[in-house]
Amino acid sequence: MKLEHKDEEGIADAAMKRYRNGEIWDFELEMPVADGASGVVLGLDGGTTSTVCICMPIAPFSHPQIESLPVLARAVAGCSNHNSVGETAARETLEQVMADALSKCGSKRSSVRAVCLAVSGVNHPSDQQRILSWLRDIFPSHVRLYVQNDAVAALASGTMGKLHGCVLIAGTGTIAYGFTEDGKEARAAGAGPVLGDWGSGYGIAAQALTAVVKAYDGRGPSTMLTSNILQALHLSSPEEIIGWTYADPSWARIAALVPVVVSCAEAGDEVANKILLLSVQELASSVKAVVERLGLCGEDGKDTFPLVMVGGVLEANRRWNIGKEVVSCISKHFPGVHPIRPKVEPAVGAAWLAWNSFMKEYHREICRS
Ligand SMILES: Nc1ncnc2c1ncn2[C@@H]1O[C@H](COP(=O)(O)OP(=O)(O)OP(=O)(O)O)[C@@H](O)[C@H]1O
Repeated sequence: MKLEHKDEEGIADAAMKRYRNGEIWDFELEMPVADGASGVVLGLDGGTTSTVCICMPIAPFSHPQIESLPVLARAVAGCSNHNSVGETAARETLEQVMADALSKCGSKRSSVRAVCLAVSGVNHPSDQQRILSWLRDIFPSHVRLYVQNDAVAALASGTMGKLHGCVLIAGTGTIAYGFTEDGKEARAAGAGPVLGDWGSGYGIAAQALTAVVKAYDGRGPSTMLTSNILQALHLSSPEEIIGWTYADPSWARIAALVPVVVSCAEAGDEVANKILLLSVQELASSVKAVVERLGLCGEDGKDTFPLVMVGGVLEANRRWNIGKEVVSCISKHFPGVHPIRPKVEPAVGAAWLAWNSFMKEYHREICRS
């Protein structure tokens, strides 16, 4: 399927209308825009491990396709998930990373026209409202502000800033998130390992560790996972796994064992193979739930829709390719699924979202005036 980008073309037309007397003109400030840096958007991808901020120009230059917008600056900071670090620390991190990105490209805060903040831990309109009010303290009222769950930036990174289709993220955690063209949204999974995200890296690795302990106790079949996980963790007995787990139960540390599970499955281990097959079913069922709730597949189930696939667990391997298996499972239900591996990072997706949303509103204003 060729993705339709009619919207982007429409936006591009609007952007071209911004030229007056051969100059790029800022109608809001009623002055010419001297260069790209004088009108910028910020896109932020705020995760549990790090926060990335991308600064892009508003000016469409001579190639107003969204993919050709240059990244003026990229800044990185630590965790900005308010559930993990608390509101004050999350807010400080966000302010700092935006200030760093602006200073790296010599832009001032006053040149910011729109900000899209896609941050993990935004699960409810009240989270969105709270973060919007922090941003409002930083930016004046003419700056457009958009706050989304971080999965939304990942979707936008595969659809050129357009919110349509479904994204499946499978890294340390997992979530499926989708939008219809008219703005309805739905999500599945993403509630964390306690609440059954078995398709995540953490879910896969936790099941593998459990299988090792069960095999040792005599509660489960013996498995190659035992020797391979012990070797990977530099431990000498399955009993030591208990201490290893309690020493630091952080999700990413556990999830890092997924490649060991994959290599055992590739070497023919049945226990590892079953764990990966279950993860494929879990990931596919998250996507299926979102697609069905939003009707992305149409009434006959055959409509084309983009499925953006993001995260280390969906990486290709020698033989066991979780991402490919998930797509093959989904395409049995929805033959119109169009898998996309984004070529840009989610923070760029967030910046594209900010740019798109800004241009849409701008276009509306130009049409009204
Ligand atoms: N080749 C591979 N095959 C399968 N899984 C892999 C591979 N390489 C890394 N992983 C797993 O991918 C996960 C990390 O992926 P990623 O870096 O996308 O996640 P993250 O950003 O830490 O987490 P999240 O997206 O939940 O914030 C880990 O579980 C890791 O074990």
